[in-house]
Amino acid sequence: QSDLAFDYVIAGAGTAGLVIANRLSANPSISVAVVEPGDDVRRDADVQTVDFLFSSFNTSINYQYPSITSPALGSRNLTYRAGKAWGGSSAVNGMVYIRGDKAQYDAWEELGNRGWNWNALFASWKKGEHFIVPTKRKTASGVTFDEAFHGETGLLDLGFPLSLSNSSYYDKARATWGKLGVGPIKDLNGGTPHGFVTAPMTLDPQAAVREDSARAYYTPAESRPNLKIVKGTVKRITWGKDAGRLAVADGLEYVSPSNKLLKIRANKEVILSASAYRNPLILEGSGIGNPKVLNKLGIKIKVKLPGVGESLQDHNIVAMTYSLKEKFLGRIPYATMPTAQDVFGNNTAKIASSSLAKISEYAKHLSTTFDGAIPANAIEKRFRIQHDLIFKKNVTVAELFPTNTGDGILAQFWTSMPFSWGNVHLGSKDAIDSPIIVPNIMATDFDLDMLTAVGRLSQKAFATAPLSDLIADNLTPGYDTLPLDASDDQWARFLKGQVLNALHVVGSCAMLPVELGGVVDEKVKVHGTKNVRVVDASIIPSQSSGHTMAPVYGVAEKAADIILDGK
Ligand SMILES: Cc1cc2nc3c(=O)[nH]c(=O)nc-3n(C[C@H](O)[C@H](O)[C@H](O)COP(=O)(O)OP(=O)(O)OC[C@H]3O[C@@H](n4cnc5c(N)ncnc54)[C@H](O)[C@@H]3O)c2cc1C
Repeated sequence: QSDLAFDYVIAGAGTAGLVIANRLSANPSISVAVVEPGDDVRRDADVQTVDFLFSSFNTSINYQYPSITSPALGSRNLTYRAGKAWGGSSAVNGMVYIRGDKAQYDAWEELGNRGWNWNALFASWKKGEHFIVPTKRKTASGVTFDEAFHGETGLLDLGFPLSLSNSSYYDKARATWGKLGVGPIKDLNGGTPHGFVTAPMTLDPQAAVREDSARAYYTPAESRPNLKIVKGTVKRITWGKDAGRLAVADGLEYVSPSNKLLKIRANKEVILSASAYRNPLILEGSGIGNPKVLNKLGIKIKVKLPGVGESLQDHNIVAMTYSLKEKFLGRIPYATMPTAQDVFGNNTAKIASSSLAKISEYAKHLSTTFDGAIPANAIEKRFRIQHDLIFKKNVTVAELFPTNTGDGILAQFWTSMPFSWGNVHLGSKDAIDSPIIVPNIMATDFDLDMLTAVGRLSQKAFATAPLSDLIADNLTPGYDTLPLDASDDQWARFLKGQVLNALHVVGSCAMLPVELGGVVDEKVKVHGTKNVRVVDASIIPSQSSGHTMAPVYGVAEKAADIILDGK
């Protein structure tokens, strides 16, 4: 296999990688290879099922990366998970498809990425999507939608959960959220998700199976002679002769299943889609990154790019559980997305100004955490844009999403735009499978204030009629530990002991100018290179509300157009 050669070689057949592979190989004169360590799991029952979520946890198709501890969490460390399979994380995730707020995407352009805004991504989402209109039975269980927000002819099936609950949950939750000021909306994917609504999912309701990127984007392309998936783990980019000041990739080096180091040639471009955890490792292994990091690892510097691996951003998630007066069947995927005003109420202006006054301090602290890889003033600029989104543009700041466990309700809530960011780096020259992740979560008082306020809102909802009519008790943490009038200290203790990473990781190869800590430019090309692109969650420069799969699909569709455009 050592003389394999293709026009484009992609690292990772995950959510984004297979979108790119499909779109490029649609032109029969373009040859495409994808190097992927995972297997074809399209027929795997744990992948196909749409009823039992996360059935593939702790199996061989799930990476589990332990993190370094975060000071705010004491000695507790976190586990980051991702899919190791054709389809990547889209084959193992919760399938919920939520794009977020319009202003959050317009901020990408404000950060310096010409052409990356809500309108552009909206066109990409619609192009990619095949929306399946719900049945009458589903609309009777609370499903609403606006067809104008969806695509009809794309490859990715989007529908609604099969076994929606026929209990009174929907009506009661809707009435309670209305009382709490977060009224019902028709569809959360049109750029204004503020409200209470049923979330759509990536599934095929007719076949009753998960729709991951392998099923959506690889299946229709697999008979193409110009597309091949090669099994292996990419270790580094191999370099040809520089073009002036730009580094030129000529292929990828990968470890085969029999542990041989092999090379695959790229006549045109190399594209990294190996996830927000792994792309920084491949770049660093290839000599692209922060000189301080590369020198420590003993790797020769090819392109100096200090932002590689920095500004890893996730959502902060917590769950409480409730027992029910009467158990019921079926899923309750009813998302509530509040704004800062909804969660902070009369305190909103006070919190807005106290956090704004501390933005420079937050940025300085984070820059120190990053060992100066991104200057404080660059982080401050990014933080100010985020602060404006929260308090001036009134985007949604959290999501509350319940699950019917059969025995009761798992009431999850998470905050969307924390100011505590982490990083991910290569630990030693050959450790391509073991990212060193520093989550650094809950490092600002604002993040704790926000999570506390969202937690209080969640607790209040389950204690407010008519939703409370269904609830027997709060099982965890229990009203003894966290009463309805719990103090800030009680909440802080609870949250610091429970908060987890939501597995919505973005930003470690951010699409931004170099001065802001960027790794790729607006053509998704790695700064300082002629033909290395990155396309997946890692290039998303700032978090959106909801979840990250929909953003990744939008990014990948748009990036494919850019790559085909040849610029
Ligand atoms: C358990 C879980 C639940 C989630 N639930 C939801 C949800 O309900 N809704 C939602 O929107 N988002 C959810 N997410 C997040 C979402 O799935 C991800 O953000 C998104 O799928 C990431 O896509 P990606 O293309 O960046 O990476 P991935 O889809 O993870 O693809 C990366 C691919 O690269 C491969 N790879 C890794 N290392 C290498 C290497 N060295 N060489 C070559 N290939 C490599 C991997 O095997 C994988 O196939 C969830 C994530 C997880 C893990």
